[in-house]
Amino acid sequence: MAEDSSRKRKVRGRKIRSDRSGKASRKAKKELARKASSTGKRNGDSGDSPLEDPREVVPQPFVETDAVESLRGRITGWLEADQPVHLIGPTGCGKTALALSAAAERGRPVVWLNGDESVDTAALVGDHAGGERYKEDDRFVGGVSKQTEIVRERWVDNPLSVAVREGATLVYNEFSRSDPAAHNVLLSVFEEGVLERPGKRGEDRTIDVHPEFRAIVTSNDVEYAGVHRQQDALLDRFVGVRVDYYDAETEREIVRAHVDLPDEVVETVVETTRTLRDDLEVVVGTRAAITAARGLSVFDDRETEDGTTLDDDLLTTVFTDVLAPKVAGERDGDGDEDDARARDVEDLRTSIADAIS
Ligand SMILES: Nc1ncnc2c1ncn2[C@@H]1O[C@H](COP(=O)(O)OP(=O)(O)OP(=O)(O)O)[C@@H](O)[C@H]1O
Repeated sequence: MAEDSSRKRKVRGRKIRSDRSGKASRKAKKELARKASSTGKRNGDSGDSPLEDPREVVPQPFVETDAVESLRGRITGWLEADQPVHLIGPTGCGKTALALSAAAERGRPVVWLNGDESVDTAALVGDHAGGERYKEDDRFVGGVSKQTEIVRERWVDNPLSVAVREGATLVYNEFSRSDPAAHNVLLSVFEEGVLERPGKRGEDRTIDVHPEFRAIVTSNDVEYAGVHRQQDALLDRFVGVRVDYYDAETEREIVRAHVDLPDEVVETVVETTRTLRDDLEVVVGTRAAITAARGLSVFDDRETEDGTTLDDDLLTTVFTDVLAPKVAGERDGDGDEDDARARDVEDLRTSIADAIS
């Protein structure tokens, strides 16, 4: 009916956006199906996964409060302005979830990879995967045949090559954990729109960057400033979007979305998380809140009568378990490491108990 369609046109904002991204996703899916057979994959154990359907990468569950939408809007806005985006923030604040959600919004295929010490240029652009041997049968004179063995080098593209060629959105998580030298190839990608594949011979040694190629990289702010300081020339190419812990309401929504608990318990968990974040020296991210809530969804039922009233002791124990891995860290090798770690955890427990009371 005419009335319906005019009403539809007036719908603004999110609904329109999601309709459009649905269409774009379907297009991307078709593109994926077409390209699947020709794409060299490096799935293996690395967790890296070339060319994902954008609909598949949206984190589940994903909460969209004003704070989340506003940050995501900044990321997608910069991508639209053809700027690579660097998300910088503390551990467990939601950088990866945000990056994947922003990448999915574009409706283009997504390529993501995790940075670590082992990432080198070949892991980004590709490598020779040994030779392919085959025999050719030449029957050049009747009755006489000659067999020639041919060895053809096989090249396998890795995530960056796949992403620049297909115009995907690259999500490069923990980018600052990789050796900066591995990222030299990114400079010409952003500056000249060309990706060099060192090691590849022949004319197709370089790939022209697809106009729809975009990149989002994430860094933990401690590491960003630390050992793996990336080249300034490269960092200058990115805009940096600072991501901090969300507001209390968003954190409550996130915890609620992950764990089925009564509202009062969710509120206590988030309040405790935020108090500990201010009081303790260890990083207490949103992930810690979710893990604590998961623990309470089991222990709270067991240990309290009505299942909703949390006692401080249980809360202290659960948060101590959640945060203990962060304090049981490195020691100077004085031979008494187990005792020292036990003391660290005991000190943590005392600090948590003090903060909660
Ligand atoms: N908007 C959201 N909706 C639902 N869950 C979320 C949202 N944002 C973050 N989370 C959850 O919070 C936790 C931490 O998020 P995420 O892994 O994205 O953080 P991070 O900053 O990338 O962490 P790290 O620095 O350790 O890589 C995850 O369990 C994630 O699912």
